[in-house]
Amino acid sequence: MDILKVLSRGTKKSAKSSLSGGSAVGKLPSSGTKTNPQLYHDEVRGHKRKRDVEEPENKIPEVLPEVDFFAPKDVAEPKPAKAESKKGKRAASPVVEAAKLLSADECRQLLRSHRLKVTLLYKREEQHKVKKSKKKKAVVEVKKDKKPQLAPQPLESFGQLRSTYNLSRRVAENLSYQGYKIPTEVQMGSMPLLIRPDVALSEEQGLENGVDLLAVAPTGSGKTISFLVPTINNIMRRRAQDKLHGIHELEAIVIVPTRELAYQIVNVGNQLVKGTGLKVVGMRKGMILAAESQDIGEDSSDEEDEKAEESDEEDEEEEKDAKPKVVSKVDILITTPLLLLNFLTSGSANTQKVLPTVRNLILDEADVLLDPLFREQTLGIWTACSNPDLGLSFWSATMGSNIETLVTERLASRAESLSIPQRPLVRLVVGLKDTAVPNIVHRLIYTASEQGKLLALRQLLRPTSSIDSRPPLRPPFLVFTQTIDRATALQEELKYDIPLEAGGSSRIAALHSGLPDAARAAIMRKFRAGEIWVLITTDVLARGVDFAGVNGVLNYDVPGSSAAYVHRAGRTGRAGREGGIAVTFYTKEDIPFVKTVANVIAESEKQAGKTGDEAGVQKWLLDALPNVGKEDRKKLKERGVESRRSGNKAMITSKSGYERRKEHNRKGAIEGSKKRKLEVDDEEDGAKTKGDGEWGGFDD
Ligand SMILES: Nc1ncnc2c1ncn2[C@@H]1O[C@H](COP(=O)(O)OP(=O)(O)OP(=O)(O)O)[C@@H](O)[C@H]1O
Repeated sequence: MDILKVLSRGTKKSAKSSLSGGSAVGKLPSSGTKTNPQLYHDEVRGHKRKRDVEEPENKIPEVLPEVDFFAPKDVAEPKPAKAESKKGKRAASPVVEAAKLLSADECRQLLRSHRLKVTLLYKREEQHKVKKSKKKKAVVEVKKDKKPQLAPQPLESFGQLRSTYNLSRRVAENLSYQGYKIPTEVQMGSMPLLIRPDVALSEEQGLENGVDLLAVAPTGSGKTISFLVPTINNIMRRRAQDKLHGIHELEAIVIVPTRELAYQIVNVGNQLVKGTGLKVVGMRKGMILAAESQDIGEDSSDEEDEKAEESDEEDEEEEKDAKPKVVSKVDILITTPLLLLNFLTSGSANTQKVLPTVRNLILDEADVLLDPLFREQTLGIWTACSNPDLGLSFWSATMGSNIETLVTERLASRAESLSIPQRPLVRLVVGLKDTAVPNIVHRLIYTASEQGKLLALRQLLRPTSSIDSRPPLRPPFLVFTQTIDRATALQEELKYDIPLEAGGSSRIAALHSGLPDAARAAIMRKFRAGEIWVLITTDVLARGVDFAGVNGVLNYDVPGSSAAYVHRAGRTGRAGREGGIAVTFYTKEDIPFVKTVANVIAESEKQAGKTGDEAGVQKWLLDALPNVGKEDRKKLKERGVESRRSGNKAMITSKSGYERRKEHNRKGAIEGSKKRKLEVDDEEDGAKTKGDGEWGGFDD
């Protein structure tokens, strides 16, 4: 069965065909089936939930439906209630439940059952208490070696956000329109803490004015709304208290590592601020924010950023006639570190503008933002946020202890340099830190050589052997390569693998940072729309990007670290969707490094309760693979597998050396004849252009 041809039957190109048995649909993320966003809920206290047993099998339809790869949630957008829709009003307010707080024991039990661990990493000593009694000091002092566990009120339902935490009605309605039924674990643990710390932590002294938060939660577990909803609500509450209606002031910044993620968050933010009067804006090149010492000019249009990704092509055009745009109407800014830092440091040398109105700084994918790659830029922005009431939060699915230490130290030194009391720091961990989501299948495939990878990929696309009972990789899927060159080469190699009747080469694309912004945005749009089926990319799409219906991820080249594996694999199985698959190829050269990946897989499978044949990494393999030394780990993280960076091994091609040489000679002959013709023309014109633009030929 050719899955690519079968899929084409579901598209508009040929919608009539049917597939007997419909086995191509099955239980896949793209079939838009029921999601189960809570990953770790014990149904009965103390008993591990079996995700597979619980959910009734999806009925396999007889006829393959129209392809809707990115079919979102299982719930349609609620329609306005009849009475109100007539008046043109929005309806569907979430059900408000009576305020009810759980006892400390109940909180602990619920948190445990959802694998939520909340730890107090820092709390300021309360001097007056220390003076009065030495015993009291013991209560508030946080010893270095033993961090106390906290038991904040968990959010059991979204309705509680109104009743217990006084969330703005408008924001609650906007959230309700997203169709989410139950909060995910990270939402349970973080939203009460960030919206009303005085309520969520009423049992704790000294935390009622808010905490800084380090949140480590699985990929696709809804961290975006976990930080956006409290941020929006806190801005609205502050403005209501100060009777500042109808104003705009930059109060929150979300830093993310890539522009794709920035636009995605702008779009989610725009859904959540509808009707609140707040503006969520994505930072762009040449944009000037109303910062201190900066005049506020004419504001940008109200419609700007409504659909951030869609407006890219026009922006490119606008950027060309680069008249800097002063943006005064922005309340929440989403940016990559460099874009904002460029603005902050533009102007006279050695000066940096400050952002005194910012009260909320959010680092999404914090571990990568604080990694040496982005560290300086991120810390530059952090320093520019000079408001003494600044609240910080750090979010990721992976967070090394070095990042935690860095955060702790920076928070302490900031407080000291501004002579302000340091805010308490709390860490929230969902499940086991630094592991992949438990609801996806992992496969580690040995391909021996680079050539073997191409064969294995084709075999995955079109399994020929009936003995291979493993599920094929079904479009849409993402393919990760180590370098940009390899991504483009793989696209070239695969573009004729998709049958013409299924859309041919238009179904496959490569996205990487070497492409212009508009091209990147266009590819993203097409992939989301289901027009592109195979998207080959580098680590630029490994983090944060949410494609609800991606069925699989292929690590064509081994990822550079365990964290990179967790994030790449996490592009499938979003919001608890079952059926996603993460495949990793490895060659002889990768053997010294691959145990890093194997360990993550083994740990994730242990969490999911998969053993024996069910497991993607067998115990014998784990034992056989060599441990990865510290030096090798570092090298791999910084440069990837060295031999894949240049020379023959960096190429991806199914052609033999003989064929490549032949092609090289043929192209050389064509170019040579073109050159000779040019030279003749130039001589005739009296202007010889020897040397310039000479073709250098292919490396063989
Ligand atoms: N409570 C919920 N119920 C169902 N779906 C949800 C819920 N909250 C968020 N989602 C959906 O889950 C998906 C993943 O959310 P999001 O992108 O915020 O994940 P994330 O935790 O930031 O992932 P990553 O670590 O990869 O960045 C989104 O499509 C979002 O709409």
